[in-house]
Amino acid sequence: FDLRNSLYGQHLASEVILKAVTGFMEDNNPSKPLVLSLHGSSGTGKNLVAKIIAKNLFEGGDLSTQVHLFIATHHFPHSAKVDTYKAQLQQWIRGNVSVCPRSMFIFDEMDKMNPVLTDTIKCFLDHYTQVDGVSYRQAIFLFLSNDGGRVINRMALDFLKAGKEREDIKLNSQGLETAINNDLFNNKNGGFWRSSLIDSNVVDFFVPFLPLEHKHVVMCALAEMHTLKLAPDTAIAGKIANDIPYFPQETKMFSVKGCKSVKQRLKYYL
Ligand SMILES: Nc1ncnc2c1ncn2[C@@H]1O[C@H](COP(=O)(O)OP(=O)(O)OP(=O)(O)O)[C@@H](O)[C@H]1O
Repeated sequence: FDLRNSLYGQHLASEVILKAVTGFMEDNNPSKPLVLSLHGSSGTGKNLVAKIIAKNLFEGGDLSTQVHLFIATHHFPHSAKVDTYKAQLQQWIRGNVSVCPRSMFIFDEMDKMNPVLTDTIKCFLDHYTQVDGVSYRQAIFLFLSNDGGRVINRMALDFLKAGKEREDIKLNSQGLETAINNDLFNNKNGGFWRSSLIDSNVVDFFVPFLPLEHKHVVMCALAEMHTLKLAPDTAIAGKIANDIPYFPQETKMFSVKGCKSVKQRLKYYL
């Protein structure tokens, strides 16, 4: 499972996801589907993780017929059609799991998901042996969102400002998971709000993605060169990392968009 090598600066996410996924896959009789909720600001690696999990579990990776991606604004754009979406979503999940119990469903942009649809998904996530004759216990559900990103960024900032090491940020010791949870619940615009997802404790882990630093952007640029079969050029990688925006204004500690535009920018710098 190649998380540490290809996911930069995310020691928390790497550890939690690796343990959760391997533990789940090794369990012959899981009591519920695996449900992971990935949180963090843009370009920090949430979609990348979904791809890496898919690559490690399914032949064909994210193109496998066992992997299903839903993007809130793309698949469910009109709130007036929520009843139709609800019926389609139920049918899609049920149909696929009944054919193949080991299916993975990725929901991107959960912060823009209609709460009715969030609730719809919920009934598949619990400890029921079967729902209408189908068992969902072998399935994996991943939720991706920017919700909680500000809380995570603030905690990371305070931590580094205090002179501590990034790698010493722990999931529980700083109350990070609880803070994300509270933030989600209080965010009235997010798809999690009013939804029973949080209340019913069906999410196994809320996984924080930390804001990326200059050195991580350099690593992303070098990785991109490797993908393109180019010789590693640290000067160009450094230049790309220097030219993108950082926050906060005073210390410029974190990349505003993580590694998001690195790929596109690389072409420009070559
Ligand atoms: N931590 C990371 N390590 C390595 N590469 C990364 C990391 N974060 C982002 N990238 C790279 O940057 C690009 C954007 O990342 P990705 O799509 O995973 O971000 P995201 O967190 O899902 O963003 P958004 O919230 O905007 O959807 C991808 O090409 C990805 O490979």
